[in-house]
Amino acid sequence: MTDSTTQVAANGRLAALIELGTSVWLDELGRELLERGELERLIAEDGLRGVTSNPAIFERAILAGSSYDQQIAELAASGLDAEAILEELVISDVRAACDRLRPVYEALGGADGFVSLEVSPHLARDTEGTLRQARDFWRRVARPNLMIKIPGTEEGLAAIEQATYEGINVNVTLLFSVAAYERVAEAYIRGMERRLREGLSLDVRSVASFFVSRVDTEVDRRLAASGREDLRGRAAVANARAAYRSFLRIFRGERFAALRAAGCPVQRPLWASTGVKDPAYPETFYVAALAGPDTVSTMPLKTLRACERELEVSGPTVEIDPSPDLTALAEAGIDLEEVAALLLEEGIDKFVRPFEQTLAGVARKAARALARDRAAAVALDRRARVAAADWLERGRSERLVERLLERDASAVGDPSWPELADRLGWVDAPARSLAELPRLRELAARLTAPGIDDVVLLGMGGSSLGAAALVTLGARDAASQQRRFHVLDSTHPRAVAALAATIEPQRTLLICASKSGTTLETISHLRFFAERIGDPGRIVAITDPGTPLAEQARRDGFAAIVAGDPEVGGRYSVLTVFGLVPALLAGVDPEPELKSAESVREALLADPTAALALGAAVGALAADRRYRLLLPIDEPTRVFTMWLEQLLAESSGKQGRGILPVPVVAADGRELAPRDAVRCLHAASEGARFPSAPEGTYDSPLPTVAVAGQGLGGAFFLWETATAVACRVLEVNPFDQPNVQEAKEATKSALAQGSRAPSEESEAALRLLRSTRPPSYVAFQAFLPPSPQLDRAGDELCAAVMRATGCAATFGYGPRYLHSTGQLHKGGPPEGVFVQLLDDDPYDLAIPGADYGFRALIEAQAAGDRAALEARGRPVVSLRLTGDPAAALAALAREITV
Ligand SMILES: O=P(O)(O)OC[C@H]1O[C@](O)(CO)[C@@H](O)[C@@H]1O
Ligand SMILES: O=C[C@H](O)[C@H](O)COP(=O)(O)O
Repeated sequence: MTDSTTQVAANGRLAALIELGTSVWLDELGRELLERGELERLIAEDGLRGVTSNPAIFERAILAGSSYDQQIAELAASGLDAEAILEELVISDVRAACDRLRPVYEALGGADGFVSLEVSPHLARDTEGTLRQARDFWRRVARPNLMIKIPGTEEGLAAIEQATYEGINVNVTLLFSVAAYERVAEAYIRGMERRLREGLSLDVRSVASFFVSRVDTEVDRRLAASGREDLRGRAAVANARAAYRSFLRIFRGERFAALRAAGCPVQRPLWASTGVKDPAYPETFYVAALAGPDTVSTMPLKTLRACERELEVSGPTVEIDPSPDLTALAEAGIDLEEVAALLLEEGIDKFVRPFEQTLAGVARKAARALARDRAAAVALDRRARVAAADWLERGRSERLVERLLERDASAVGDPSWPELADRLGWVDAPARSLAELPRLRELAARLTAPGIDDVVLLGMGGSSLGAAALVTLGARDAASQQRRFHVLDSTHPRAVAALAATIEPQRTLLICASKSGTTLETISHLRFFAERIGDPGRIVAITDPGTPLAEQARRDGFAAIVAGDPEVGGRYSVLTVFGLVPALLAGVDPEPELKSAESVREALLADPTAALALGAAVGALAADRRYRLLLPIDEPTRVFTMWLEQLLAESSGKQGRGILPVPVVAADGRELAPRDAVRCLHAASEGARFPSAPEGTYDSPLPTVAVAGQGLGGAFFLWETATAVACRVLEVNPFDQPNVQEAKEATKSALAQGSRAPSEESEAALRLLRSTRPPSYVAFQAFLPPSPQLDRAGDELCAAVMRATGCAATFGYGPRYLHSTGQLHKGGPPEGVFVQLLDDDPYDLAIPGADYGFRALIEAQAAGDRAALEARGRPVVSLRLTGDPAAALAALAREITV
């Protein structure tokens, strides 16, 4: 034993503190701290005798920087899920810290030198779960100077007693009230008494972590509100001193006499949360006020450094009588027990949040690391892995993915189902499209040769969403930077007019994309813009062979007719001419995306795990009623999410089952994650174009899937495959859309009768929304002109609803959603609550050759979908907005919040 560990401290200020009986611990841990040698320095210079950690501490350590990335990569490669990886990271650090403090521990005969590791904050109310994890951590860390942190909740008490009895050192955390502290001391004593009775060693150590600064934060806030600021900064210290009085009474008194006589150590009070939160207080405020025998003060590095510089203690401050302060506070109306109850609830939450954040971050890092050499990869957390386990095994033994990619329809359903065996063309689309690319490039060059400034794509659902994603996220070639790309999938007269006003008809190329060649919106748009453009030589049709559109194109002499593959359905068509031709015309060469898709296909044939795990997890969770899949969005990846939304919802949402994609703005996710959701994270590996969104921040313990890869095309292909797998799990046909027709029929009859959706007041919508509770979900259907402002207003409205109701909320434009989530609204889980957002704008545009205009069309579409939903007994309110729609949505969001 060297002097540095037995001596008090080289630093005189800390030496004085230690001399008074306060042991100095560090409330911080992490790889950098360990690797920098900082811990050794603190042991040597400051007399450090312990370390505490918590989920927030590990969040800061693991997510900042890259010091854990190598270990995450290795653990992910060995097949561990994100939660298991996180446990390993934390255990490695705790073990290393235990080893650094081991000499202190030995020198002090096991009385000090501990490192604390907290059980999962999700277990704070679960006695059995806490005990299981305490034993598991104790066994895996395998160091005598480990302490397991267990929350001092009602449920924690039995676990504390039992763990103590089993010889596990316990650090009781989250103590805010004197009464709770006393119960915890009792639990420790009972555990030790059982050991004494059974003749077991009494060399089991425990501390009771009493939180300090958080009490002042809450009480000072209340005092400010009641004008009693004269009492600021007194509550936390008085409360802790009162707990110390209880300590003295219990451990120096009769209650502990027998154990004391048998040589049992006391359970020391540990002052936690010693870092000041109010900058008006000196950094050393709490440490200085709570010095005294048999105590521990655990300090963040910042507080410890401040103590090195300026701590002044000359006597045992912890023994000062707190009664005058407590009386004054009580007279000022401060109920410390009530404050403590609130802080306990908040405290559990304050650890759940960083725990969830860390887990999500680890999942992303794991997926990214795996994708470095695997084209695409998926990482699951434990809950997602447990859900997926059966199908992972079954999928492997059945060769589900391999058979699917070999075009064996029986891999995903009954081959006799209509639209199954004849819709598998997408599985080898990347290779076929690569072969076709030179011809398509030539075509694009010819079509744009006349000098084209604007390329307009008319198409609904799968006939435009994939192309939009390719154009927005693919690599643009410099020469065509000047060519602007527009997608029209709205029938709102203002949206049609706005596009018409933007383009110069003589320098515009029109693409009309429709597999069926009959889609009402697309055909109406074509009629309108064909007339504007005037020259069929600047119109391209992309459609399957023999459709009415192909016929018209031939008849009218369009510049080109590009034939789609009838064996590929609309939402699976992005890597066919439906994605490629608009991309080429807009100046994006899709070759890298086709190659990355092909490499994902190859990789899946060699090892199907990524698609199998993703499909099995989201499918099995949805089958178990966890069907809301949170997809964090930001710009510009929102457009990829729109593509994915159609793929998932229209493929899976039928027969009362399905997956509801819930795009959420990452920064908002924190408060709004519905508890019955699954979170999905996307992460690009370095330098890749794989869609990547900032991580969502979520409160709730959500099963997590993280997806990473090399390129956008790979992301398309991976999700297409995984969606088919998920549909197999849900036992639905991934390739049909049986309920879309219902709204189409109802639209037709609304058009014939000239009917429109009713005009209901916002009160009706608010009533409906306020009465909505999980497991419902809310879908806003906005028959309004799309715009970035409205996108954001929609995001905020959904956030407000999720916050107010706890239900998932989505926002989609009509008629776009009719070709996407509309299938799931009608055919999926019967739990949707629908709010149609309409305006009362008299503005209209005629549709050439039709006896109705765009206004009548969009009104009929809203009325038609409303009728289809009502026929299924779903609640719908059709709300007419006046004035600026974004402002109206913001007002609605505010009203929901109050
Ligand atoms: O390409 P089409 O035939 O115009 O269809 C457009 C969209 O309409 C649907 O058929 C039904 O909503 C989608 O699946 C498809 O992507
Ligand atoms: O280890 C102890 C606690 O987790 C920690 O001190 C809490 O401190 P805080 O209130 O600063 O978050």
